Amino acid sequence: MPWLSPLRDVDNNSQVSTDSGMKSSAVSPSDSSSLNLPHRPFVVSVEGNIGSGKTTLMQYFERYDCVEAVPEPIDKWTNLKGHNALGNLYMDANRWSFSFNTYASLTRCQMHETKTNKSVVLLERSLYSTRYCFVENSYQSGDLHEMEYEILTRWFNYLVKHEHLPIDLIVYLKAEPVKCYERLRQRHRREEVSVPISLIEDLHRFHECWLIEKKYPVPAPVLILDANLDRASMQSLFDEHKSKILCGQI
Ligand SMILES: Nc1ncnc2c1ncn2[C@@H]1O[C@H](COP(=O)(O)OP(=O)(O)OP(=O)(O)O)[C@@H](O)[C@H]1O
Repeated sequence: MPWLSPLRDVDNNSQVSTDSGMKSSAVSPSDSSSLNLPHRPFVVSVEGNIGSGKTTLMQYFERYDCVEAVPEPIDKWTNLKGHNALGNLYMDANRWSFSFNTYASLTRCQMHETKTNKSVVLLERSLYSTRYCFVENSYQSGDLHEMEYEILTRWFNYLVKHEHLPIDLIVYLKAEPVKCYERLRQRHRREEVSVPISLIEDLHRFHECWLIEKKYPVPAPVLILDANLDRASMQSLFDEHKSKILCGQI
């Protein structure tokens, strides 16, 4: 059961932080047999700012047979019975943050519950970043009313408690906001033309608060990758860390 042995080979010099506020779901093989855990894939959540390179990382690892990559459900967000929830959010965050984040939380749970026979699942973000980065940012920037924030918080607490949403490793693509912004400008997606750099800076702060400063609970060990590098260097970095990211399976 190789996928039940996460992080055994992580040495002290690697950039994995395990100082989490929550119990990590990472277990060693002996733990797994004594706890009689069910077989399930090793679940990696790929976290980072808009334009930090999450899709690029997931595409890189999709070449391995053991990997199921679960991208963000942009199709669902842009076509909700004909409504563009994501487009609405970008157009008027104050009006649409609550609806968007309520729906995003549902679709995040569905991502976590993806059925697969692969032994490693890469999730593009998670229910946790929705709560600790996006909901938190919307509330603190005044786009969520206190009551809406409280409803989203209670939903989140309920889902974390009652749904099975395991994460074994978080890969944090840590990139400077200016770098993310440059990449966004270059790819020129229609929905993103109005994204200001201030939003990217704010989201960066929330990722840092959550994954570096641990001001909010972190559900798994964090592998921090410097995502400011050019494409070729990023690929070398992915290759260097592939054993950790894929739980020693290649
Ligand atoms: N290391 C890199 N150097 C230069 N450009 C990059 C690099 N990595 C990704 N890009 C480009 O930057 C853009 C954003 O990358 P990508 O889509 O992988 O990021 P993302 O984190 O998935 O973004 P989003 O969350 O907005 O989907 C893409 O156009 C991608 O081709």
